Amino acid sequence: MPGTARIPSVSGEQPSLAEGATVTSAYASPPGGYPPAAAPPAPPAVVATEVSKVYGSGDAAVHALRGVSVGFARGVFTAIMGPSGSGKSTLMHCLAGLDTVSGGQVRLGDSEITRMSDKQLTLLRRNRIGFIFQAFNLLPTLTAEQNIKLPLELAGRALDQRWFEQVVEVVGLRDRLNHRPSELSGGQQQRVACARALVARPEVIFADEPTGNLDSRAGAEVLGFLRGSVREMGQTIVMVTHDPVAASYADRVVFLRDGMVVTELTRPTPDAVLDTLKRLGA
Ligand SMILES: Nc1ncnc2c1ncn2[C@@H]1O[C@H](COP(=O)(O)OP(=O)(O)OP(=O)(O)O)[C@@H](O)[C@H]1O
Repeated sequence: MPGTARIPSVSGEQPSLAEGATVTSAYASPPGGYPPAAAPPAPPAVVATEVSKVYGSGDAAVHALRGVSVGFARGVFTAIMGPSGSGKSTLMHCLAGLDTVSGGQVRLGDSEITRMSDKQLTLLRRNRIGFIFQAFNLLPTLTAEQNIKLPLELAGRALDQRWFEQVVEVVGLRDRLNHRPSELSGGQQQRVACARALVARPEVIFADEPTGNLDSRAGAEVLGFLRGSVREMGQTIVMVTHDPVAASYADRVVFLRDGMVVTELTRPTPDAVLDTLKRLGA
C-alpha cells in the first residue's frame, strides 16, 4: 500500500537483492526484507505523494498521473520507464517544478515545491536542480567552459574552481574546454551538458532521454559518466528513458503505466528491464 510502508533504499547502500529483482510497488519490501541498516536512512532527495495531473477538462480531460507516490533516494541513480503516454515526462516535469500538479504533493528536501510561487520555482530550479535534456541545449556562441559555468554566473554564485577541475576531469573534457559546441561531437556536447548540471552541485539532476540523440558508443560514455557522478560524487539522478540498456546503468528503475507506478527493479539488467516492459505492454 503506497504511503504505509517505508521507501526502499533511501541511503546510498543498495538492498541485497538479486540482480534484476522485481518488487511489487515503489514502497514494497523485497522478499526476506532488507538487511539491518547501519545508520538511520537519509531522507530522500525528492518525494512525490499521491500526485495527480489532469490536462484539459470535461470529456477532453487526460489523466496523465493518477496518485503517484514515489521517493528518490540521495546518491542513487533512478530511471523512470514505461510505455509511451504512461506519464514519464509529466512526472519528471512535476518533480522538477516545471509543471504544476492537479493534486498531491512534491517535496525537494525540506521544501514543498507544490506550494511555491512561480518566482520561488524559478529560484529553486536555478539553485537546487540540474537538468540534462535530449537536445543538449548548449549556447552555440559560448565555449564548453563558458557553457559549463553559465548557470552559476546567472545565479550569481561563486565558482568552486577545484570542483570545476574535478568535474572537467571526470567528464574527460580537459582538452575541449575552448571548443564551441559545433566543434564537438554529440557525445562531447552531452558531456558538456552533464558537466554544466554537475558543477552547480544540485540536490538532484533530472535527465530527460539524455542519450536519445547519441549513437550507442557516445550514449555509453555519457551513461558511464552519469553513473560515475553518482558513485564518486554522491550525485542524485532521476532519468527518463525508453532504452533498457540506458536504464541498466541506474541503481533502480521505476515503471509507470497509465499514470501509475506499477512496479520497480533494483540493480536492473537490460533483460530484466525488457521483460518488465513487455509485461507492461510497451
Ligand atoms: N500538454 C498536454 N496537454 C494534454 N495532454 C497532455 C499534455 N502533455 C501530456 N499529455 C498527455 O498525458 C499523457 C502522459 O504524457 P507523457 O508525455 O507524460 O507520457 P510519456 O510516458 O512521457 O510518453 P512518451 O514516452 O511518449 O514520451 C499522454 O496521454 C499525453 O498525451
